[in-house]
Amino acid sequence: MRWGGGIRCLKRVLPFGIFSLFCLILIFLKFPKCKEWQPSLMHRPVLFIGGVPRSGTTLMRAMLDAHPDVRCGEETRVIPNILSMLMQWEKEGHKRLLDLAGVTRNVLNNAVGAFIGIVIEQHGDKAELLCDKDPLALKMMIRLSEIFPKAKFILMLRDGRASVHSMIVRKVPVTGFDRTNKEQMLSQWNKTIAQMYNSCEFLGPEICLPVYYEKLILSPKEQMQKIINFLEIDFSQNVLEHHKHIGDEIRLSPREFSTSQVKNKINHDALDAWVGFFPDELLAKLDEVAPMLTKLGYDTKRYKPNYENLPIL
Ligand SMILES: Nc1ncnc2c1ncn2[C@@H]1O[C@H](COP(=O)(O)OS(=O)(=O)O)[C@@H](OP(=O)(O)O)[C@H]1O
Repeated sequence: MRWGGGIRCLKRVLPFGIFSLFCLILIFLKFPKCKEWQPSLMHRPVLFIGGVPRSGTTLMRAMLDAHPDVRCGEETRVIPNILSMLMQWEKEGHKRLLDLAGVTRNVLNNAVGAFIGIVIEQHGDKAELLCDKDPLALKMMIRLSEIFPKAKFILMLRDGRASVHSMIVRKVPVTGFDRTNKEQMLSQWNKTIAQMYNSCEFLGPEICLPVYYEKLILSPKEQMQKIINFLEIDFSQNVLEHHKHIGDEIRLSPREFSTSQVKNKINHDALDAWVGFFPDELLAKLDEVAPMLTKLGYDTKRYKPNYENLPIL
């Protein structure tokens, strides 16, 4: 009796099922874009590159942009902006109001994640691995990792004396850095890199890879191999010849401060351009003003450091 009823029901439903399947096939044939449907970037691997500004992040992303399977592109600027807004929204006081209105952490993660995902996807070409290079976004690396559970991060490390020298002589405006005060700049470098480096350590080596700018310049092949292994993609010789792919795979914005330098082949010009730039009194108290230098293995005692001896992280 029960079987008979089941079969009768199946006979009624089956034509609708077949009809719906037929419609779906038609839709996929008529609209080929439906076949390219991909889950949101929040559920796919994505790469974030950052660091203290002037740490070689543009070079890093250009080398990866030269890889046929990777696309980073220009700085979006809106990604660090929306992340700072997120931090504002969640400040005490605001947070209680939002919770009461049902605008929970999860709702905000999904909304901000959708925004960031769309910006990354739609501001450039499609690629197997999409990436974003907005140096200061890595200050919010732990939250980004919560929003994008499959994300990986490359944190560029550079001698703070070189980054500060670069910001001052190239007149690069960066929020929080006062270009009229070298000591404040070094101290701000210290604060920013400490926050990023601690977050990177917290996420662990599978998720966040610190890369020394100096090592990238001195031994690009070895460093790129390490980065490629971390990203779990195939090696491509293109990454070592990024200058040959400018304007092609690598788009550069005329408004970015690094554009004129990144067009060139990898070179050693910027390694110790800062030597002689800081007053002796400031150099004498470096370990107090910027203790992260020593923590990261930079020699604060020598007039001109030897970057060949940086530690393996
Ligand atoms: N091809 C090549 N070879 C060697 N070094 C290079 C290359 N391209 C960029 N750079 C150096 O990277 C420094 C700029 O860092 P960023 O790109 O992180 O700056 S920014 O935050 O995006 O403005 C900047 O350092 P400074 O020269 O000290 O200013 C660049 O010289």
